[in-house]
Amino acid sequence: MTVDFAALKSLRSASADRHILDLFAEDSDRASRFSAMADGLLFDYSKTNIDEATRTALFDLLDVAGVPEKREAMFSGEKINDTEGRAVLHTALRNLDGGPVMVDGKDVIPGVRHTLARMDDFADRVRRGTITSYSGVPFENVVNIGIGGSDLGPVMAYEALKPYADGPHCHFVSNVDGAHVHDVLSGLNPQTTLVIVASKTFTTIETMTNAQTARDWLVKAVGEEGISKHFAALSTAKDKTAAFGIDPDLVFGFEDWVGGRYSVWGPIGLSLMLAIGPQRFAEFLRGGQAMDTHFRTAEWQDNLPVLLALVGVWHNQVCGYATRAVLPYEQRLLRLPAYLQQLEMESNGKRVAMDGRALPFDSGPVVWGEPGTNGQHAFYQLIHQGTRVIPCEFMVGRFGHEPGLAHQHELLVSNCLAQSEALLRGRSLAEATEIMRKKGFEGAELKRQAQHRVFPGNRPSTTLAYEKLTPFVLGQIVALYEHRVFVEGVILGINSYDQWGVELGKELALALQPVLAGEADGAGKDGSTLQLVDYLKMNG
Ligand SMILES: O=P(O)(O)OC[C@H]1O[C@](O)(CO)[C@@H](O)[C@@H]1O
Repeated sequence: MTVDFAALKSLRSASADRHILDLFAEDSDRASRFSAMADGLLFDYSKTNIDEATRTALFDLLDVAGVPEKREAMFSGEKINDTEGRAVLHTALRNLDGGPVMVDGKDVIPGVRHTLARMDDFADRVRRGTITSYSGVPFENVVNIGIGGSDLGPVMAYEALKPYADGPHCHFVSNVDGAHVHDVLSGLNPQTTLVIVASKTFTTIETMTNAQTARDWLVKAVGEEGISKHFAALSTAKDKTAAFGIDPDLVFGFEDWVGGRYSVWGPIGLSLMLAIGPQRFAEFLRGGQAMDTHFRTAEWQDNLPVLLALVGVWHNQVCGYATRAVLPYEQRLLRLPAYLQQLEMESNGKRVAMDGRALPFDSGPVVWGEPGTNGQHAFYQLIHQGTRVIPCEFMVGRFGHEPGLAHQHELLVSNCLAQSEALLRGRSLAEATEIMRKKGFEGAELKRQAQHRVFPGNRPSTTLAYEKLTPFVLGQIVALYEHRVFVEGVILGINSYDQWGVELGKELALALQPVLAGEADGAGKDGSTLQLVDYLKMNG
């Protein structure tokens, strides 16, 4: 059933002028009543303008949209991706000790565990040096070639878990820009490099082009006969990996019920597993699995994915804030915003509902961000004093991994907390005037200078706090966001699991390549595209 935001919009209008600080003044227990905890992860959404009545109205959406039924439909393998006729079962990849999950009458779990065991064995042997390069030496470097979900998940997680990485060094090539593959390969010794071609479909032009470049690079060093030792593939398309010449023993397959942006939990996570080892990779899976259990069993008011989703819907569809910033105060989460951009925007950037009718409200928000404190010295100016409201999602850990630098960690945490406090509290004109008066300003110049130093405040933010960024905690965070996307998608009534919006550009690029090469004319192209072709073509 289509949800209706009318009740929420009236609540919004009635409270539009209210300051979030008033909510704290009215309720001394607000912080804990508007927070929830899941296996050590604390989500605090008290610094938003959501009150009891709003929260109740938001909870009502869940039943109207059928979240409980659809959640069970997803976990039990129903084909909820109905524009592609597929189940959505990334949760099966981290189902380490649950029961069977049936797709088309077949339990998929034995296959998942078999592939995981093969990955474990392969990673273990590469790490111990018993699987070697063609010349018989251990692999020191791994290059993952993939794009989108076949890149962002592993690279994000590899960066996040660097303190746990004691295996070969991992490198990631994604862009079809030759600069990327060139710059990565030119720093490496082909004799000790394992190349992983990560592509669900094994047809993505960027990945296949980069894979061919890497192949040529390896052939020069190890010869055609050495190639099979230096390549592995992660894909659903075994016929295509075979056609590329990859040894079937080094192909790790998965099924079409794992979407690209949800695939880091399985074979696509192989580079991460090689880096941190199978045991820590299992901890990552356990974190995801713990979040699955929490999502399926926790009451709405305690349910982190549900709460994140409802805060998101409140800010985006009800308040009309078009973007949200993800601001991890954790340098190693530097790729998390990019990862979440794909996860959230490819999933919920849809213009029509399941039934094909135009959405009567906005689709998912624009997601962006950077780690703190770097962002503070770049775009936070706009967040604090710009005319648009940007809900901020802070993330911060209690401990870093550098015990000798605890003082730096304290500074990091205080910056994170200071930012959400500043957004909430702001600085009034009276306070700004007083500050400037003390600096010696007076009269009209005092007024003018003070205005520039006003912070409106009353700007919403949430904070996700965790003990330490371990593999388990990263698993929890990633699964938390996956389920948040699911709940938002169900409320909006869209299919979060297809991505037709990326197709048109791909088709046009294929058609433009011969035009750029001078092998086809640009009949039917618009004037701007033709002018740019004319300027950019290399052979003319
Ligand atoms: O793993 P593949 O099949 O190469 O696809 C890569 C990416 O391309 C997309 O299909 C979008 O173009 C993503 O959904 C996916 O993660």
